[in-house]
Amino acid sequence: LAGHFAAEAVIRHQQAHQLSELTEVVLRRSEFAVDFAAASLDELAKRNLASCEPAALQAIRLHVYQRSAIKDVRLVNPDGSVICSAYSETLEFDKGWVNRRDMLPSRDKALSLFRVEQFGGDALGVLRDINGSSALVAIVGINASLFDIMPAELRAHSEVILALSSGEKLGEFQTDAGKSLLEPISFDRTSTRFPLHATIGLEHAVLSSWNHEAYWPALAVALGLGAIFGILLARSRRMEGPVADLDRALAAGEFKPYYQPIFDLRTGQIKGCEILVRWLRRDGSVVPPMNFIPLAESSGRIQAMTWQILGSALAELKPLLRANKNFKMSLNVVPGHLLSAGFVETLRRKVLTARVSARQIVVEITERDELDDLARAAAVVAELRDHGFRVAIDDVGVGHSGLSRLKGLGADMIKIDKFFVDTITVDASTTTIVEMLVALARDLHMGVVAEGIETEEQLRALLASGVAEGQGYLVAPPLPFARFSELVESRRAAQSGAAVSNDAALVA
Ligand SMILES: Nc1nc2c(ncn2[C@@H]2O[C@@H]3COP(=O)(O)O[C@H]4[C@@H](O)[C@H](n5cnc6c(=O)[nH]c(N)nc65)O[C@@H]4COP(=O)(O)O[C@H]3[C@H]2O)c(=O)[nH]1
Repeated sequence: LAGHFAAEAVIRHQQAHQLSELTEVVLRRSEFAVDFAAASLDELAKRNLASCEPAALQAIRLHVYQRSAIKDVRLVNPDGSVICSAYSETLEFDKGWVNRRDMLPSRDKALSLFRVEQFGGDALGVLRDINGSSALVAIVGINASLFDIMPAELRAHSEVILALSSGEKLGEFQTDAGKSLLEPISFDRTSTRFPLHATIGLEHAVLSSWNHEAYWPALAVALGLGAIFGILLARSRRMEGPVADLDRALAAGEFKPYYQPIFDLRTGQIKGCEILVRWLRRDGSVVPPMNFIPLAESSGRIQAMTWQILGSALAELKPLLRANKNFKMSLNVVPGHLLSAGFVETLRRKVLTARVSARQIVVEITERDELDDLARAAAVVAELRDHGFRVAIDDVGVGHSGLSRLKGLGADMIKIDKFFVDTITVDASTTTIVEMLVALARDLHMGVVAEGIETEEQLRALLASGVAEGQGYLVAPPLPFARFSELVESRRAAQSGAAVSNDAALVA
């Protein structure tokens, strides 16, 4: 009996997980549609086509014609009223047209979304301001392909809905339109970037009848259903694009740590390293982090990715970390991950399991996204430090890290952004800022690491400003493990061999 219940729980869990993944797919596809529309509008604006001149309208028509997802493009007033439309001849374009006040802004406020009744159905309007006196709108057709992701077996008993966050429906897939679902259970996802909301609804009975089938050879059926869902999911996701690529890469372990040495600016000695992720694709190409971190973050994959590279880095660096207790390894963690439930516990467990000392691990908080909840962040920082971890604030000077935040967070270290290192030799005010940061860090008992040091001249200027440690191409770019450990080894041999005489020349 226990086996039966366990198997049933597995089925439910898998089904719930996969249905919620499918909901995510619907949302991602619609986000792509909005991104696509916004990119089209940008291109038109860049080509100076935000105009009602006949030649401009002609060019816009061609543009629309080449993009089947976009049904029309319009030039509108700041209040949203239409000035002209690429296909105005045939359309009564102000029917059901929405006032600017009723449009919903994207999170970054760069776009406004609204529902348009057109083309015998609903469509999505995407507005982008061009200048103070006009804006461009793309009308995006909500294509049925957005919805044909449901496993065939479930279609007759399910519905897929895409809506604005105001609740207005943009599109709906249902085999038997108008028929409402019996005892529906639903899976919901809301976009973090756009006012969009996807829902998959399903009759409870569909799942329970499956469970009923599962009653007898419960475990086998549980696995079978998992496989069916898995295959269907794989099929729908193959068409799904970048997020699916991330998932595949995660499953295949394609995210790998590269290591950039952090060195003593005076002696050149390697004191530790920063782990920087690289995506090593099957075709041998190496994708830099800025090409996938933002997507990993917005699609909620960053956490799995971070744990994956931490796991590899701990395994690779363990001998070095255990042989040299002063060697430190820095890991980048985004604020959302830092503040998520169980972060400190999971980190501790992983580091403990690898039998590495927490004192050797530096959590670098990347501050491109604002740490909204400073008090909570400070509490997590305190908890990390209680367990022996070190905490560094990344991108200081360019991120959101105002000086009061630096103080409030209670970190051990600040990292001075490459921007200041680049300008320190050419701009006297940069020197002043760096000196101020160093003084502030000293007052707050924090260490300072400079990023992106490329020349001897920069190194000398940083030393003169009181910075003691840094990283940069001057010593090495981020390296795969084998090359990194060769470098550490050769430096160590060189340093224990020859007595150090000329301080400044050593790092070259
Ligand atoms: N031009 C120049 N560049 C230098 C030099 N020295 C270091 N860099 C680059 O500067 C970046 C420093 O990392 P960051 O500020 O943490 O900025 C990182 C970090 O914010 C993010 N990132 C990288 N790996 C991870 C990760 O595992 N997790 C998270 N959340 N973010 C990561 O992506 C950013 C970019 O990473 P990378 O492309 O590896 O870029 C790295 C590094 O390769 C130099 O002398 N000259």
